[in-house]
This record gives sequence, structure tokens and C-alpha cells, in this order.
Amino acid sequence: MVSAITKKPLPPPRYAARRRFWGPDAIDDGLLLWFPGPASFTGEDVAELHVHGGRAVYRALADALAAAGGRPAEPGEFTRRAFHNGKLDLTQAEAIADLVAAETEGQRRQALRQLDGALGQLYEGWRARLIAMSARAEAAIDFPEEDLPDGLLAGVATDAAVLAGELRRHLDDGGRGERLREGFHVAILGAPNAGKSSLLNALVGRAAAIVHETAGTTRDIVEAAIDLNGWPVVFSDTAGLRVTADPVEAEGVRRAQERAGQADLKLLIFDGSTQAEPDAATMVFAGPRALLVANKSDLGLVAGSCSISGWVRVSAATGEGLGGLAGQIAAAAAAALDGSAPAPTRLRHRMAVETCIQHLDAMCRASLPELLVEDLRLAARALAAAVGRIDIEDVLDAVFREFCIGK
Ligand SMILES: Nc1nc2c(ncn2[C@@H]2O[C@H](COP(=O)(O)OP(=O)(O)OP(=O)(O)O)[C@@H](O)[C@H]2O)c(=O)[nH]1
Ligand SMILES: [K+]
Ligand SMILES: [Mg+2]
Repeated sequence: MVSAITKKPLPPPRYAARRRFWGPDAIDDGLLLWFPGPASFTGEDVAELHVHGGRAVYRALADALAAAGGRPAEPGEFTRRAFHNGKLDLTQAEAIADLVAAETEGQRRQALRQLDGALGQLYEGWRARLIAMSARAEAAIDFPEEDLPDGLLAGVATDAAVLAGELRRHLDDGGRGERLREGFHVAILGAPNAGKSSLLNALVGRAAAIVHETAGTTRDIVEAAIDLNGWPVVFSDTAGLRVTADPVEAEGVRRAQERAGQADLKLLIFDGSTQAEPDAATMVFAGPRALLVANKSDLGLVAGSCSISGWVRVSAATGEGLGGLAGQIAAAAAAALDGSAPAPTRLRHRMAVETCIQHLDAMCRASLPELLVEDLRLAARALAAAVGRIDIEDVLDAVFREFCIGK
């Protein structure tokens, strides 16, 4: 197909050669790279054409390739072929989508680790242990009752319980992997006119939310995402917390409270020029994952603010203290998101590991060796699905749908 549009033989593998590309007439002058399978990304023969990216060039080239028997690739088709040809497991294929979508250093590092196979190898290692346990349990079934080696089945049950503990620790990471993909969520909460929207705008460096001297300005939640020292942080500005007869504002307050419950970190803001601490409606959200922020320091803070430990003094208007506040938020994000052990990065991984744990728990309760072997088989199967070894067609469609064309 490629020779048909270059009218020349293929260049040596993996060397860039200058070529003229032909349709009914000359289309463009560019570079051709030839990657014969199986030593290519997809495992199949792949040619890469580097051309000038104009619309007319693309259309003429697509027509010429179609005339030679080609068709445009589906989104993620190259990665899907690489997966089918055993070049990648499913977690690595997902990592390619994550790498393309990565916006911060933390996301990039996590995606690259997963692409290197860290998560897939962890699951494969666990699966290998399950298969070894099944083999031991099967051996026990084959022994006649009286010759059963002492403790053989008990040993399998102990190993299964140890493995279930490792799986639980893998899941019990506060959703680190998913949050690194999706962002560390910080809710900005406080009384009307505390300066929440002003603070949001100052932190993200743009006028994301409307600021006004009228109390009760913000109703809908306004989200803005930034890269904070390499960590993806999503701020939510919310309606001022107060009791109100206005049904629209009341709905805003309800949404603010709901968002507070979902946040990884809460900024509890108050107007430090008139108050020594936040109102009671805001203080209900105080706790280990909340920071007290006294705003409007440019107007001078009222006496007594300092009595609250761990508070931050800022001015959204002048920028005073914002660097320190951003540093504390980044530190909280790093504490929640950083880690060296591979973490589940998708709900799909989490569900597979949960299924595996359920079968291991069932195994520990099983009385007959035959049932025990079946539970081990199902546990191993859940991990096989996680790396895409089995059961996969509809999962694959869901995974590759999120890719862009050309990947
Ligand atoms: N002097 C001074 N004024 C501020 C500061 N931050 C906010 N303001 C003013 O305070 C008023 C309210 O600010 P907003 O950011 O709208 O307050 P909010 O908390 O979002 O208010 P609601 O959305 O109504 O709950 C505006 O007039 C701001 O200009 C500050 O640091 N210093
Ligand atoms: K306001
Ligand atoms: Mg506001």
C-alpha cells in the first residue's frame, strides 16, 4: 500500500527516508518510516508518513490511501492492536490514554509508571500466587483421605488470607491513583462576602467566579483546576453558608454543604477584618482536612484571630499570604497523591480487586477442597480480567472509546 503511493521501494526498517507521496498527481513531499512487525508498536507492519499537516494534504493523502485499500483508524485502534498482539496489557493500554491526557507532572509520572507495567505486573504476580495455591489445593484433592499431607489445605488458606490482606491494602489508599488522574478536590467554604470567589480567582489566576459586594453572589458551584507544584488541584467556589428565605440561594447553600462532604480538603474562609473566627455554619466543617483562612488582612485583622491554631492569614485583594496558602494546599495534595507503590487508577481495577477479595474470603469459609479450588480459580480470573487476559470485549470497547484517533 505504501509503495503504491510513493512509487518507490520501502526504506530500511526504522530509518526516515524522504519521499514524494502520490495520488492522481503529487500530493506532498515528506518523510516515510517503516516498522516491520513484530518489532513495531502494534506488532504488525506499520508505516509512518510525516507530511505537511494542511487539510488539503490530509484529504488527498487519505483518498490516495483509501484507493490503495486503506481506511482511517478508529480511536485508539493502534493501541488496541498492540494489546491484541500481546505488546501491552490492558492497564498499560489505559496508561497510554492517561499519558496523552496528563496535565501535571504527578499525572505524567503515574501514567508512565503504569505504562512501564508496574500495575499489570503487580496483578500478574498476585495471579501467579493464586494459580500456585490452586495447584497445591488440587494436589490435596488427588490424595486419598488418609494420605493427605498434614496442613496442606490449611497452608493454602493461610496464604490466601495473607494475599487478601495485600489486596485490601492496595485498595485502602484513599483512592490515590484515581484522584491523581482526576484531581485533588478543594472546597472553598464560608459565610457570604468572606471573599471565597475572590480567593478562588486569586488562586487560579483568572476571573473564574463573579465577585461582588452583594452578599449571596455565588449560587452555583464554580470549579477551576490548576497545576499546583505538579499536582492536579480542582477548586470549588461555593455559595456563602447562611440561612436564607431565597429558594435559589438555599439550593446553592445545600450544594455547598454537599460539596464540602466530598472534598479532599476544605478552606474555611472568614472575613478576618470583622471576625475572629468563622461562623458556626462554617465551623461545622472544621477538622483535620480543613484549613482556617482569615481573609482581608489588608484591612487589618481584628484582635483574637490568632487564638485559632493552624490558621492562615491572606488577602485575596493584595495577594498577601497566598503563596503560603498555596504551599499548604500543595503539601496536602502531595500527602494524598504521592506514593511509590502502584495504585489502582480506575474504578475497573478497584472492582476487579474487590471481586478477587470476595472469592478469597469465600475460599477461607469453604469446607470442601473442591469448592476451595473453584474459589481460587474465580479469584485468579478477576485479576486476569484486570489485565485484560479474559472476559474483555465490552470492557475493551469502554477502555478504547476514551482514546483519540491516531493513538
Ligand atoms: N479589602 C478586601 N476586600 C476583599 C478581599 N476579598 C474580597 N473582598 C471584597 O469582598 C466582597 C465580597 O467578595 P466575594 O469574593 O464576592 O465574596 P464571596 O465570599 O464569594 O461572597 P458570596 O459569593 O456572596 O458568598 C467584594 O466586594 C470583594 O471585593 C480582600 O482580601 N480584601
Ligand atoms: K459577594
Ligand atoms: Mg462568591
